[in-house]
Amino acid sequence: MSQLLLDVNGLTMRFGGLVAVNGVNLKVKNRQIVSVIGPNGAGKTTVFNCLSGFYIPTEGSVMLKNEQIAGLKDYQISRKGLVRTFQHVRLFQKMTVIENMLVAQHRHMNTNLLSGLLKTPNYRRLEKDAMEHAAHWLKEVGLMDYANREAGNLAYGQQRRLEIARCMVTQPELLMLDEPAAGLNPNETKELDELIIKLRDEHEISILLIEHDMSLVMGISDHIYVIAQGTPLANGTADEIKNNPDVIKAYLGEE
Ligand SMILES: Nc1ncnc2c1ncn2[C@@H]1O[C@H](COP(=O)(O)OP(=O)(O)OP(=O)(O)O)[C@@H](O)[C@H]1O
Repeated sequence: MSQLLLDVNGLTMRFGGLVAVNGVNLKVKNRQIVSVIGPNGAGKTTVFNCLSGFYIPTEGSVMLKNEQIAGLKDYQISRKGLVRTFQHVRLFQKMTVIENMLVAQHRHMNTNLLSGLLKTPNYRRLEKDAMEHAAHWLKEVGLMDYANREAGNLAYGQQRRLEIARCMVTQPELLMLDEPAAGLNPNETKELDELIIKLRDEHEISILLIEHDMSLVMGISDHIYVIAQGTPLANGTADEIKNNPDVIKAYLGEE
């Protein structure tokens, strides 16, 4: 039976007098793809920033596997199994693909400077594991042949896939993707679509997605939440959302 992984209640974020997020509720179960959609400026990225520890929410509770994570630092939250990508690619552009993968794991490795300098057996074992994980995920996202290329020289769609691989190497249970299809061509979007489904079906993780590409959202989401002006507007399956008059009005009202 699917278990509740993330349970967000009454999430509110104020910036001075501006209420960017107002009482948002969200649930993500194990092995689910859940999307958050809404017109520009609806508060989607602010929700992500609150969940991932980038902001401390003004109000509300964020439970990850029954544990309160609101107010924790981003690295504490990622160690608990929730990791994210950002709206704009944030790779180390001058490092190689494999170096990007190794750096990502370093924060999760329980080592200290001395064990690194002395190359203790434990340190060597962790290094070997890190290399194996990196190679495994590069294969999974189709980038093994590019391992020694500079990340900045990859095509944009490949950079997006590398970002996902870099998250996966830290073994998350919940992966949050902020507009992963932005700037991708139709072929790259199709590859992304297949990768996200594979992560859920073969790797048994949950994905929380912000995305403006409606065909991607409608095609892959198990559940969709719509927010408008920071406030929850609707939630349901793709069919329920497509036919919801309030949602249609919120989107048409934008033009
Ligand atoms: N750090 C901040 N300080 C002040 N206001 C902010 C801050 N971050 C976001 N906002 C405001 O909060 C509101 C929601 O912004 P947010 O970026 O979360 O929307 P969004 O739904 O992600 O938009 P888009 O789809 O255009 O990326 C906007 O009015 C924005 O200007």
